[in-house]
Amino acid sequence: MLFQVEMEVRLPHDMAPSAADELKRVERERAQQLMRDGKWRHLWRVVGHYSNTSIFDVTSHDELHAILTSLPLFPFMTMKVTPLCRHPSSIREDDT
Ligand SMILES: O=C(O)CC1=CCC(=O)O1
Repeated sequence: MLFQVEMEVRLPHDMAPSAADELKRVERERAQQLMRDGKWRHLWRVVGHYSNTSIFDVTSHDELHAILTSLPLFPFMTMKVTPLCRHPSSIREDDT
C-alpha cells in the first residue's frame, strides 16, 4: 500500500542546537534504514519549507502508523497522510 506523507517540522525555538542536531542525526539514520528496507520509497524536500513530502510502501495502516509515530522527530512534526493507488494512465512499472 502506497501513501504520500507530508511532514512539517517545527522544533521549539528554545531547543539547544546540540539537541536539535542529535535529533536530526537519529532521524536521518532511521529514515535511511527505512529506505534500505524499502518502506520509505521517496523523500523530497519542499522548496522553501522545513518540510518534506515522502512516499511510503507498507502492508497496512497499522504499519504506517507504527513507523511514523516511531520517528525521532515525530513529536515535532505535523503530518498529512494521503492513500495512493495506481493511476490508469501511468506507464511506470513501479507505480504499484
Ligand atoms: O527534515 C525533514 O524533513 C525531516 C526528516 C525526515 C527524514 C529526515 O532525515 O529528516
